[in-house]
Amino acid sequence: MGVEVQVEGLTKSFGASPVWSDVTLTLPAGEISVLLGPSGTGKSVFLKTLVGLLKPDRGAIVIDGHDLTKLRERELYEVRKLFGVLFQDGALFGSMNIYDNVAFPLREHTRKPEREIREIVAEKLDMVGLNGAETKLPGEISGGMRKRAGLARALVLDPEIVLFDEPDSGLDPVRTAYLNQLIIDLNQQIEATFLIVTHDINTARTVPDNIGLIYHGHLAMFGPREMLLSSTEPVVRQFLNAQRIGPIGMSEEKDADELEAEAAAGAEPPPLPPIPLQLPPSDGRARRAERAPGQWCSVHGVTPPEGSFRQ
Ligand SMILES: Nc1ncnc2c1ncn2[C@@H]1O[C@H](COP(=O)(O)OP(=O)(O)OP(=O)(O)O)[C@@H](O)[C@H]1O
Repeated sequence: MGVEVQVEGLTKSFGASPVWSDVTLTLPAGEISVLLGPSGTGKSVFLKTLVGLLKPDRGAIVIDGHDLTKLRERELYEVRKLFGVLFQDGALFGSMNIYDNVAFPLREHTRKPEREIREIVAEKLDMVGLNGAETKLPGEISGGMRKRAGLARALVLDPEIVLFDEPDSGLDPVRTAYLNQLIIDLNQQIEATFLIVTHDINTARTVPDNIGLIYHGHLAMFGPREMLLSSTEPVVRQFLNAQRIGPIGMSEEKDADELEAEAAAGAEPPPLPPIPLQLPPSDGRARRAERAPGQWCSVHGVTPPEGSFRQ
């Protein structure tokens, strides 16, 4: 069914270098959420903290009433099985063929006989459209196929939560479109809670139910897709519309002088673009968490940009 993940006041630093602090958000059960943020703001660190690979300084990660940050290593080992993770490069073992890569978590974490493992691996490879690639080595298939293989491996333990670290990195726009459709169809099929870290604005605008933005060491905003896509909050607006005008600079936050110069030059951010429709599942059914287009805006008295929610 997917589980709700409640993150409360989560704070992480490496030595004296803070990454982010006081991150509070709830990933709704079974929904797709996207996490955005400039490079180096700690999105990967956030995913690793969620699965318990990194320990936060403070805060809680609550799933089914259990705070993951308080668990001992043994208990954490069990809880990790709730998660499937698609790492940035697929994180496949280069010397193992695709079949053995996908079977790996089953052999590590379960005592299932090979016959059953074979069935599960075949089912997951089928789900990601990789039937027939079992005997290939990761180096012999394309980047898109490696991502799919990584995804099949993330799914073999039937996770309740699937984390995707930049699934679209290194993929061309067509492969990205296919992968986005696959993510939506899988969410429909396995009903897990999905969190996707991405830099792809088109993905962020059309795939998720919720969007979050990490900026300058904190969570700038997290909420329903329409809330962020209609937001005029400068950082959110700048990032979600991929603009130069706004508080985010080339390598870090712009300083007061730069912002003043921008204002003096009369640099106004362009109007918000129309909010697109969400990408539908390919089986023609409504998305599980589907709300009528424009519902959030109308409930909250927000006028969406002209031309929003058209095909
Ligand atoms: N194990 C670690 N030890 C020390 N510092 C680390 C460690 N892992 C990450 N960092 C630092 O934490 C910061 C955030 O890194 P992270 O990879 O999470 O950023 P990101 O938002 O995912 O970036 P990108 O969008 O470029 O992938 C960086 O400054 C990085 O150098």
